[in-house]
Amino acid sequence: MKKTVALVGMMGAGKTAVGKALAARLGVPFLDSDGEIEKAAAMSIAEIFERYGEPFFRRRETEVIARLLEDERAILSTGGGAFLSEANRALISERGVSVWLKADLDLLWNRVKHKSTRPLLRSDDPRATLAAFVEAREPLYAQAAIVVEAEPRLSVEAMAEKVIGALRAHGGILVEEEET
Ligand SMILES: Nc1ncnc2c1ncn2[C@@H]1O[C@H](COP(=O)(O)OP(=O)(O)OP(=O)(O)O)[C@@H](O)[C@H]1O
Ligand SMILES: O=C(O)C1=C[C@@H](O)[C@@H](O)[C@H](O)C1
Ligand SMILES: [Mg+2]
Repeated sequence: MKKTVALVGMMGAGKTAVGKALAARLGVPFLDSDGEIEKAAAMSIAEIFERYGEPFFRRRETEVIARLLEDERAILSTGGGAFLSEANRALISERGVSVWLKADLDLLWNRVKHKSTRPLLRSDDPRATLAAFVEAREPLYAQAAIVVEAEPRLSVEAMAEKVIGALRAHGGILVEEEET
């Protein structure tokens, strides 16, 4: 059984960066739901939120994830909020295997604090907003099939290696098994 591997977790966890490295290592396509939404709308995520609001973005996100999961096996880096929706979790678990890139608040903050590309962090106290997201979301991310801890000292390549190890331990999904 070969399945698409869906990376889930907070903004800044490294889903896009590690996903790209993982796809290159495994020789499978790299898909990114945020990137696909931006491409289809010809607009940045921040602009989509500003013009159409978050509910519109979330509907597009579910459509895009459903479509991307129809493709051949791949690495799918999801947006940080994607795994919060029960419908998205069901789709991902049915057609793929979910991997939570689990990172603590300090690590996440160090990665996102210099960027203004994440509309949900545009608040008076973005670190506190990020902390509230971590607290509220962790129980949902914890429903992923596999958990891989992001460590501050691990490079993107080393994280990709760690994910491959976790996939092997989980039963070889994507990594070793042949098509049946
Ligand atoms: N292991 C790592 N080592 C060093 N830098 C990293 C690592 N993982 C990610 N980064 C950097 O941290 C930043 C955030 O990573 P990335 O965009 O991959 O997060 P994400 O989980 O895709 O976030 P989002 O949910 O907002 O899409 C990027 O600048 C990326 O290059
Ligand atoms: O954590 C989130 O809810 C988000 C994360 C990003 O990947 C984007 O999908 C968007 O900025 C929302
Ligand atoms: Mg990303």
